Amino acid sequence: MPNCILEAKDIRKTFLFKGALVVVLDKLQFSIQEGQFVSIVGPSGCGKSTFLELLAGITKPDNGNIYLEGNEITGKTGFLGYMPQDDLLFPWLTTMQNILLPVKVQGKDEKEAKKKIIELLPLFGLMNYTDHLPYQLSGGLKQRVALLRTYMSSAEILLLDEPLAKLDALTRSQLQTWLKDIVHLLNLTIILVTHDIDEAIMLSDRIDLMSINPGTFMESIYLDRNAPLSAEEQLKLKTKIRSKLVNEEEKSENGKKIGEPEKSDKVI
Ligand SMILES: Nc1ncnc2c1ncn2[C@@H]1O[C@H](COP(=O)(O)OP(=O)(O)OP(=O)(O)O)[C@@H](O)[C@H]1O
Repeated sequence: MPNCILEAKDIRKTFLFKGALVVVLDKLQFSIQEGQFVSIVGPSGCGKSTFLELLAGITKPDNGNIYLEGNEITGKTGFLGYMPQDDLLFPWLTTMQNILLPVKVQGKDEKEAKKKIIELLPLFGLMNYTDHLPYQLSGGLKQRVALLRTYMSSAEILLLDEPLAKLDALTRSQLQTWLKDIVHLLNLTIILVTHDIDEAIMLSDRIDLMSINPGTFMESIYLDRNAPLSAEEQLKLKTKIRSKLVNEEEKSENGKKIGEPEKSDKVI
C-alpha cells in the first residue's frame, strides 16, 4: 500500500478465561498511511483496546506481526504514542512535569524537549497551567495535558483509546473541534478508538468497523475530512454504522457472551 506507515498482519490474540482459551482477535488486518486519521468503532468487548495494546507493544499477539515503516515492532514498546482509556496524570506532578515524563523515561534531552513543549503550549491551550497540579485542572485540560504528554513520546503515530469519553457533552464537543485542528496543524497520524459515531464521522479519514467473536475489521468507510458531510448525509451514515454494530451486538448476545470460552476451545 502506498505510504503505508503502520501495518498489522493476520493478528490473532487469545486470553485465558476460566482455564480455556478465548479468541478475542483473529485474522485481523490493518494498515494506516502517514497523516491519516482512522477511527475504530465496534461493539463493547470486541477487542478494540486489546488491538491498541498490541500496536503499542504492551502485549504480544499469539499470531501475526506488526510493522512500522517496514520494520517489525511486534511486542516492542516505545515506537507508538499510546494514550490508554484511563491515562491518569501523576497527581504530585505539575502539568510541565507530567508532560516531560516520557522524555525523562526515554532519557532524551530535557532542555530541548522543554523548549518544544513551551512552543506547543498555546496550541494545547495550556500556557497558563504549566505549574498546576492535576486536581487544579478541568477534565478537558487534563485530557489536553495527557495528549501533549503522549505527543512528547515523539512517536509519529498516536493511539488514542476513547480520550474524550469521560468529558461532559460541551467540553467533549469543544475538544473534538480542537483535536481536528491540531491533528491538521501537527500532521498527526491517529488511530482513535471511540463509541461516539458522530465523533468518528467528524474526525476521520476512515472509519473501521469491528466485528465481535472474534474481533476483526469487517468494513472500512472512507470520508473526506476537508469536505464535511451535510446533516442529512451524516445521519444516514450514522444510522448505517449503528445498524451494523447492533447486528454484531445481537450476534454476540445470541451466541456466546463475551469472555466465555468457545465450546470447541481447548481447555488448558
Ligand atoms: N488480560 C485479559 N485477560 C482476559 N481477558 C481479557 C483481558 N483483556 C481483555 N480481555 C477480554 O477481551 C475482550 C476484549 O476486551 P477489550 O477491552 O479489548 O474490548 P473493547 O472492544 O475495547 O471493549 P470496550 O469498548 O467495552 O472498551 C473482552 O472480552 C475482555 O474481557
